[in-house]
Amino acid sequence: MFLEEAYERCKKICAEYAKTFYLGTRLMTEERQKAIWAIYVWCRRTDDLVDGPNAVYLSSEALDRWEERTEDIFNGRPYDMLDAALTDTVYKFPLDIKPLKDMIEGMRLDTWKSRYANFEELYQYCYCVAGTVGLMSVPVMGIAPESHLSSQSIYDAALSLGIGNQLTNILRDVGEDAQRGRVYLPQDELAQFGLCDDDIFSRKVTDGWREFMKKQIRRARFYFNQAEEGASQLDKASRWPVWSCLIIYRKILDAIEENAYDNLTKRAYVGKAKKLLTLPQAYTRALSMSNLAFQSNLSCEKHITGGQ
Ligand SMILES: CC(C)=CCC/C(C)=C/CC/C(C)=C/CC/C(C)=C/[C@@H]1[C@@H](COP(=O)(O)OP(=O)(O)O)[C@]1(C)CC/C=C(\C)CC/C=C(\C)CCC=C(C)C
Ligand SMILES: [Mn+2]
Repeated sequence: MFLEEAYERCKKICAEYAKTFYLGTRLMTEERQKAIWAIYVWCRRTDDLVDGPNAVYLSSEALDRWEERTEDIFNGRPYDMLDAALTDTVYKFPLDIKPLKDMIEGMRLDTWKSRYANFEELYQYCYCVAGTVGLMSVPVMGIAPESHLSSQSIYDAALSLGIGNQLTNILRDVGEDAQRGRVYLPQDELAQFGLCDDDIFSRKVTDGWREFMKKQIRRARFYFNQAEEGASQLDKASRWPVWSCLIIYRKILDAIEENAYDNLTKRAYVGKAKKLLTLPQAYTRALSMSNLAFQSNLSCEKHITGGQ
């Protein structure tokens, strides 16, 4: 009863704060969706420590305490009801604590770092706050028994989806982040296009900015492409939400292009109708591995029978 109530609360939080993710989880088995809600809630609370309404009071001790609490969750000693849901999830699924600790490290980074010298530094940040979400999700979502890829390459694909998502968030939010004095863009690449922080603060969309943005969008798309094959190797029931997530995030990049690369004064937006339209598209993609497996069985049979 207690656990049911705990998961119910996680469900409500996920449904309220992340409608698209929530919708996606509804397609999974009951055990899996509960686990993803518990992970979502832990991620949301971690991010809220540095981004939420009380973030101004955040001390480094508070993050240390959160890390200890996370260790306690993994040691079967939850602190509150929401933690208890994650303790149960950790008991049921082979979740590793490393990505959770790395996410906390990313939040620590965010408390003092507001500039990124190059893409290597930015990648590290994206890994911590978003790549880790991919790594946490795979043990719950499961790998299809008929998958022909190594589990390493599926984890790599999950990591890529997280990186692509975060790069996209960053490109969508450049204007908002600048208002908070933050520039999550590689400084060396800005300079290559003759740009600097002041060009962002002055919010002028110049040809240089547009060219710079084309490069950044190309890179985010590269990570989405990397994620594709792995997404189709997940357990059948988990593929649909992952494909929806991939397609919707890609559409945010399309929306930035449609805004003529003005992400300084406009927020790229994917409307409800467009999001709903992705569902059948994602469903078709989610079926694709079965087709591939079917095709490879056919070609295998052809080989055996000499194509007769
Ligand atoms: C093989 C393969 C492709 C597997 C799929 C693996 C998978 C499910 C990957 C999903 C990756 C994903 C959803 C990443 C989320 C990235 C994200 C939104 C990170 C946000 C970080 C901080 O950014 P910022 O502060 O700039 O953003 P806000 O303005 O505050 O929004 C985060 C906020 C970190 C915290 C992350 C979350 C709260 C989201 C966690 C989501 C899940 C656990 C659900 C994943 C499930 C589905 C169905 C995709
Ligand atoms: Mn945040």
